[in-house]
Amino acid sequence: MNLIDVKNLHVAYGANTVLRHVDLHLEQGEIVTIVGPNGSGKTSLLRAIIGATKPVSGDIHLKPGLKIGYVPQRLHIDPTLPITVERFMRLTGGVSKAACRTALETAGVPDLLKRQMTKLSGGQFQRVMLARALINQPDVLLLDEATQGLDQPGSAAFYQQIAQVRQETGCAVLMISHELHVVMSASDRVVCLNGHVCCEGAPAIVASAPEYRALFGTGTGGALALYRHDHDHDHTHSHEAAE
Ligand SMILES: Nc1ncnc2c1ncn2[C@@H]1O[C@H](COP(=O)(O)OP(=O)(O)OP(=O)(O)O)[C@@H](O)[C@H]1O
Repeated sequence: MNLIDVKNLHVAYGANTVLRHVDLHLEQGEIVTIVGPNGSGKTSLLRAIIGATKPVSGDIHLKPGLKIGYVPQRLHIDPTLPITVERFMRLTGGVSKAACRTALETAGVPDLLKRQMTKLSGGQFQRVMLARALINQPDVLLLDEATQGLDQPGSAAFYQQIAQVRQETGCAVLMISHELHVVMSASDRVVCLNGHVCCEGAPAIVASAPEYRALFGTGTGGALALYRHDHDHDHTHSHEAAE
């Protein structure tokens, strides 16, 4: 049984239909990346899955009892508001200090508990957001452009952490990214969205699909266009060095 099954989803804001005929599924333990141009409905799709946006029609079926951890696109914390990582992680209540520590360890930042949120680097901040999403030991992590604002080595390191989290916890991951060339090594499957699903499959298949190329080009210098170039040859080490 799939963890998430979306069938024939339509989402609209007033007269503006942003998603039509969208099918999507997520299996146990897989990492699926959604790519698509700005405004193509990626966030709307995730929000429909978590129940924050009501679809016009279609079915969204979640495996009974499914626990979802959500890492939103961006969270602004008032720089004048002093709050430690521990307090931030325990804001929702019912969270033990031990659970915070474990989640921070899994997110790769075991030593941040007493630090001020506003003094964290971008990469540390996103790992704390990841830790917060991991606290309830979710079956699925949903990440909405979680590396926005990070530089490329920072993004690559974050996605490596995601792959490690999947390995350690067995959770599935559904994420939005503009950086397919960075996430490709961590993605089992890619879904290219532009109001509808243009194409999907293994990263290499999507990258060579005419629909994908029509959206992102093959050599125009756009971040996604790099993807083709980078993976015509072998990178056994990190992606960040050459990019
Ligand atoms: N709450 C809302 N009310 C009205 N229109 C909205 C709302 N949220 C999103 N939209 C519109 O729906 C379309 C899809 O937006 P969405 O945020 O889902 O796209 P996206 O692919 O995630 O974009 P981006 O890559 O820029 O984050 C856009 O045209 C956007 O302006």
